[in-house]
Amino acid sequence: MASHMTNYQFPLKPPRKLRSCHVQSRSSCSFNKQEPAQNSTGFQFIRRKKLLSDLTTWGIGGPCNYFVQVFDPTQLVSVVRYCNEQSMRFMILGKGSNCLFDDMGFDGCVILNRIELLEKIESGVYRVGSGYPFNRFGVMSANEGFSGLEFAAGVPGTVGGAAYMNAGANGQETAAAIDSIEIITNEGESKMLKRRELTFGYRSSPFQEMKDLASITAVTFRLKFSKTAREMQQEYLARRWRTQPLGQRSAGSVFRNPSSMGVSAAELIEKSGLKGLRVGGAMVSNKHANFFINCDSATSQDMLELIGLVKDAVNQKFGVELKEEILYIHPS
Ligand SMILES: NC(=O)C1=CN([C@@H]2O[C@H](COP(=O)(O)OP(=O)(O)OC[C@H]3O[C@@H](n4cnc5c(N)ncnc54)[C@H](OP(=O)(O)O)[C@@H]3O)[C@@H](O)[C@H]2O)C=CC1
Ligand SMILES: C=C(O[C@H]1[C@H](O)[C@@H](CO)O[C@H](OP(=O)(O)OP(=O)(O)OC[C@H]2O[C@@H](n3ccc(=O)[nH]c3=O)[C@H](O)[C@@H]2O)[C@@H]1NC(C)=O)C(=O)O
Repeated sequence: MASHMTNYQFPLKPPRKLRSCHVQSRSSCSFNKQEPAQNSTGFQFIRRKKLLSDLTTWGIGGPCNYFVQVFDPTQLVSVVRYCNEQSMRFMILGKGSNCLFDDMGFDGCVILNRIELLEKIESGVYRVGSGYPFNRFGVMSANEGFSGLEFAAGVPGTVGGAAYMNAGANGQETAAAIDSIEIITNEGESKMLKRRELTFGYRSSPFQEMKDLASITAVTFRLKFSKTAREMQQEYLARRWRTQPLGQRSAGSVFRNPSSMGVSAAELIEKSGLKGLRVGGAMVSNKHANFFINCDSATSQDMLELIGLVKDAVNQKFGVELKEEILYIHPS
């Protein structure tokens, strides 16, 4: 088992400016103990006290060096500029429902996105802050009789996270409901991008590759009227409760479904006999094999090791290399 810990290479690209592709050994990771220079932003930066385990659905992760919350795009611009001036790495965190932090924490500034504006532009057209809970917006829009985001009920992320990942379920996906997206760049410039300028795919968006992206700040959705939106949503939600371990600490699907195979990652994991497989406090759910549960104070190494074991076992049995949907956030 220990060999997995040292050899396991996380294949996903690092988040902007801050990850490397390999899991680094704990001993080689050292945090800069310098305080930032006099903070010109007027923001309260919390130093080394905020535990990332409190900010993620998995409940895993050590402290971040700096932590700050932003409530509107102007604040976000100020914080991003400040981090750049201080040469401090930063990342934008939504609801932490799709990421795995390390027990070492994060050597940089975690910016918690609390941009929760909600504007009704016209019938079925809403401009929504990227920190707005995706679940809440999906339920509200279906209750108002609009179709497009019924699947969002029960999804624990933010609107920004959903656009970034092109979240989807039940044959729907976020991109199909988007009209335009507002972003800010690393230089603090605001831009508005129209949907037609953007190419999305299964769990992929152009933002994942955008080098100068600091953050998505707002998404404008254009939804279609439908008499059955609410009913559909109830059905989707009931199905979610039936098939997914929603009451437990997970990050949703750990792996993407293999493309063009007509078979899901969950099915391959179940057929490899891995349901219930446990490493420390991390376990493959008995209810849904592509959900890994923090069932007993799992460490990041428990979870990484479990991911590695499952990948190896599925590869050996089916010759399929599963690809992670979740993002591992490298500590330094
Ligand atoms: N279908 C389902 O049942 C489930 C779906 N999900 C989906 O996972 C996603 C997670 O959302 P959330 O919990 O908020 O995300 P997280 O807080 O987990 O953030 C994950 C990554 O997304 C990127 N990100 C998040 N918000 C923004 C933003 N405003 N601008 C730019 N990048 C951003 C960042 O990537 P980087 O570090 O590279 O900047 C971040 O590291 C959603 O799409 C959610 O719908 C999650 C669980 C279950
Ligand atoms: C949870 C997420 O999204 C989910 C989304 O909620 C659901 C519902 O539409 O469809 C995808 O899961 P999924 O492909 O596993 O969908 P499911 O319908 O649950 O299962 C697909 C197939 O796998 C089988 N299955 C499922 C679970 C299991 O333990 N064993 C198994 O064999 C099912 O019987 C079914 O035949 C999304 N995941 C991905 C990676 O595409 C997420 O992205 O985090």
